[in-house]
Amino acid sequence: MTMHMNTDAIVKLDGVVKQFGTFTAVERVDFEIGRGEFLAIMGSSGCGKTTTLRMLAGLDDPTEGDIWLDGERVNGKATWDRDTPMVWQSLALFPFLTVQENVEFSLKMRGVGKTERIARARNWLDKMQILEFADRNISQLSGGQRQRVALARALVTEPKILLLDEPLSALDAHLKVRMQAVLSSLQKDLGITFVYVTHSMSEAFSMADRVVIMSRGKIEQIGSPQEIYHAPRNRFVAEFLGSSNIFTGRLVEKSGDDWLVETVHGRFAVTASNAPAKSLGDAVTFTVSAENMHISPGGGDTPGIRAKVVGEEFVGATAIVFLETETGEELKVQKSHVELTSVNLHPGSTLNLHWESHSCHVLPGE
Ligand SMILES: Nc1ncnc2c1ncn2[C@@H]1O[C@H](COP(=O)(O)OP(=O)(O)OP(=O)(O)O)[C@@H](O)[C@H]1O
Repeated sequence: MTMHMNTDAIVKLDGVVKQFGTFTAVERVDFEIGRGEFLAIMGSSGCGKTTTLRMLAGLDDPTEGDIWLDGERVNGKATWDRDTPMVWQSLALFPFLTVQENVEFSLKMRGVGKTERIARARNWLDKMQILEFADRNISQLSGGQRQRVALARALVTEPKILLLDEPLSALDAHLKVRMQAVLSSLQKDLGITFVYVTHSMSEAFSMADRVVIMSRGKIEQIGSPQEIYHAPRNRFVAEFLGSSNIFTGRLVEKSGDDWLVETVHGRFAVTASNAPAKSLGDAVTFTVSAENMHISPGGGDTPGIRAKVVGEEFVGATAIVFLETETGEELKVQKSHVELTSVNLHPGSTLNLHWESHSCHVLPGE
């Protein structure tokens, strides 16, 4: 695990474990979140994202380990005594209160007087551009407007940390992108630390300063979106991102960073920059991203791996072509439509795939 030490951490999880009965939902997690950082937590379903967030919110208590918020150990501290409001996918707005009353609610609970409450609530409704709906009932709002009310309600107490659990997943695609922009600029303008759980890679990678990838209660990798995208640590992360081809083999020749790796598909040159130390005979797993694969029509003596086209998926200006090798592995190639029309591409046709040795990334955690 890459441990990012932040001198100005606002959140620190130190050996945090969460068990439900005999089931371990979170296994000894250690990480820090910097003040003002936007941290996204991603991972497969059931990997412990929400549990981690709930422990930060004080809705669940860790079985082991310590949670520190702004220099204070908060284990056992009730959720209402913490400065960590949470925004949910379901929003949990009060349907019987108006927009303004919803936003005023947490101030009222904290004993803030009426005049100040109204002023602060209206200020946040204005910031979220929903002041005109202040007197409406929640049921009279659109999904995006409700989302803004939920944000205003969470932010009105001016917390240092905002916890968000899939806040945009109920919105349609168009609104999602708009709300992403709202959240991003809000977070940067206010300098509030965001901890954001999501299933969506595009949300995490477009908004977060750093992303945590979890699987089965463990952290697989923490890093900036660029680091994770370009240098996944292990097979889990590479597969989770889904944009690379993964090859395994043995190191058969080595001269500095220039490695030769023997796989079932043949021997490949791998430029192993930033790779861990390996000796001849060691197992090596490397990735080549789908967009760095080159294709040429199959047949003849063209170098590379021969594979058969099994499917194609349009992704905007590009397409991902799925292929199967003679040994049954699935490979993928992402190319512009123009490039794809230059080869004879149809289901069942055979292509040759090759790549540059410097396009290879050796997975250090394998
Ligand atoms: N109160 C509970 N009692 C027992 N098991 C629980 C409880 N809460 C969560 N779990 C289990 O802990 C694991 C982690 O759950 P969690 O909600 O944190 O996952 P998640 O990563 O947020 O998943 P999803 O993406 O599906 O929301 C799951 O296997 C879940 O079934």
